Amino acid sequence: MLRGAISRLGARLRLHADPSPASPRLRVLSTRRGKRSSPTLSPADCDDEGPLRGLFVLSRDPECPPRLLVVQPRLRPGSLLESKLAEALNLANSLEERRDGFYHSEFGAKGAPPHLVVQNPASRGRSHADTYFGPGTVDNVKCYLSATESEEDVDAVFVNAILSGIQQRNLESELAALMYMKTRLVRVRGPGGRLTFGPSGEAEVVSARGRGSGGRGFMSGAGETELQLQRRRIQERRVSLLAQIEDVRRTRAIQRSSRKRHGGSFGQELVTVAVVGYTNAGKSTLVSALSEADLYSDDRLFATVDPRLRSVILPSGRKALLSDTVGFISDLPVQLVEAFHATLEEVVEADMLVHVLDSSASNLEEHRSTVLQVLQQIGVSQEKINNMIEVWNKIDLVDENVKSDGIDDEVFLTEGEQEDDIFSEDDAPSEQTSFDSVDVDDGADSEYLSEENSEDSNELPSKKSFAEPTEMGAMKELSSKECFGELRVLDTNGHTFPQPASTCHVKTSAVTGTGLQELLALIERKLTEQQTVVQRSYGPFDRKWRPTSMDCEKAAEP
Ligand SMILES: Nc1nc2c(ncn2[C@@H]2O[C@H](COP(=O)(O)OP(=O)(O)OP(=O)(O)O)[C@@H](O)[C@H]2O)c(=O)[nH]1
Ligand SMILES: [Mg+2]
Repeated sequence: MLRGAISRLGARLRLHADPSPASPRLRVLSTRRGKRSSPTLSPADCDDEGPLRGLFVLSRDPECPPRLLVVQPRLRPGSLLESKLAEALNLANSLEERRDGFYHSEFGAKGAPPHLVVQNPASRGRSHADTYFGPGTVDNVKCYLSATESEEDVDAVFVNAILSGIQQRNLESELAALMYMKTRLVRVRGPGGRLTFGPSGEAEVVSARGRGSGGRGFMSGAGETELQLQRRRIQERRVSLLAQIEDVRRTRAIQRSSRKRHGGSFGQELVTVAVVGYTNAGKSTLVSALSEADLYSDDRLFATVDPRLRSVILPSGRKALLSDTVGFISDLPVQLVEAFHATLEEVVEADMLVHVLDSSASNLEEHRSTVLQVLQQIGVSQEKINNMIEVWNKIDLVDENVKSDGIDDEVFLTEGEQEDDIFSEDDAPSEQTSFDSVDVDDGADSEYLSEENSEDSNELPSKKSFAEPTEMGAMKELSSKECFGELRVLDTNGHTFPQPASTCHVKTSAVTGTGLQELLALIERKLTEQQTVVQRSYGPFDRKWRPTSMDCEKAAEP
């Protein structure tokens, strides 16, 4: 399910090649922005034997992970371009099926996938209604794809921008035409009316596999148009995935109710704290460090695909459950929210949320907004969001000199936003640059919190021995206004909502152990506060009356 998410995030363009040389197949698939129907599912995910599970981009070589060509529109400043490109490359590299809890290849050993940095038409409000990019850029991508050295490698094209359905469709056609010509995949009606593969004749694209291409209970292919075939496969895949989601939902509901039976929300023994955040922020590493568990963590995006619960001992000795969740990512298509619901019900049901941010990320503020937006989308109450603890993790990576100046006014250019001085000419040729050659803006990108210690830092007893927290790990409460100014988050329906009015911050390093005690103490304090509020809200008649010690003394008086 999540692989599907990955394969379409930002990328709205995918080419599928049949691994079987005997029946070469090339597919161009599209998704539509903002529709809640089924296009998350791809017909190419189905096979004669039934739908393939999980892997949405098929590799030409079934033994190897699929290879993507990343097309990254240029962004300003350079640091933003760098982080967006790094995210896209990481995402492309992360497309690999996890087997037996492990990935097939070492992530660190993988080289960067092929990529092109191209001009950004949106930056000047000149994105082309038909193909998003201008003709020069499309030609460049075509050139790259038809180059001999890239021919064998690329299974799909990943455009790291939001394309409309029409733009995607047109781009697909352009690139697909090229690939069809290269591999002669188009099935054509020859002079005798016979269907055959070939470069000449009256072209009629029919089932890529032809007769017997995997229908349930009937033969399909000839006679079934490409569109019908795609629709049927999408429908089959959708039904299968929805069944899987329902299974996950049922299992989690049973687990939750069993947890509640053994001690549940507020005031009882076991509370659940969901750890949420942008992908790769360090959630799993942090949960592992806090609970002394060994959760899978990796530099790849979406290392965690299933929420995991780990128990942790709070400073008072009280036990709580930490739920490590799937990471969020920007430009999450609306239709994926449905898929996220099952895995993120844990978040909606949790007693409290901890939001982990990668403090070394240059676009920290964008990550923050994305997470808040997704939380809203999956139905987390505003009250819970307001009460969320914000953790700035990876503090060990932060160069303080760079970060101390406050948040940069850099702008993340999305579709519709423009920055006039970015490009000189639209679609100048030869836009390919290497990732290494991208300018890195080392300027201050994010505001940093003051290092002042709070009164309750460092002194709380803990059952674990973490590395001594430094002053960097000090806890401080700041209003979001102080930290970020008046910010509002825009959801996909165009509604805005305010950022939490007051957010508590703690800086941590899950690797060195900095700030972990403070975080545990803060979790406990927040839980106690919440519990008090809940108890108060019962009112005088909801609580059992118990005699106070004064009452007892009075009663004992003769
Ligand atoms: N230097 C440093 N690296 C960290 C820290 N926390 C996590 N990392 C590294 O960041 C990478 C991502 O960590 P994960 O714990 O997998 O991140 P995640 O948020 O769970 O990611 P997803 O499951 O993909 O959403 C790993 O390589 C970690 O070793 C930290 O405090 N400091
Ligand atoms: Mg994780």
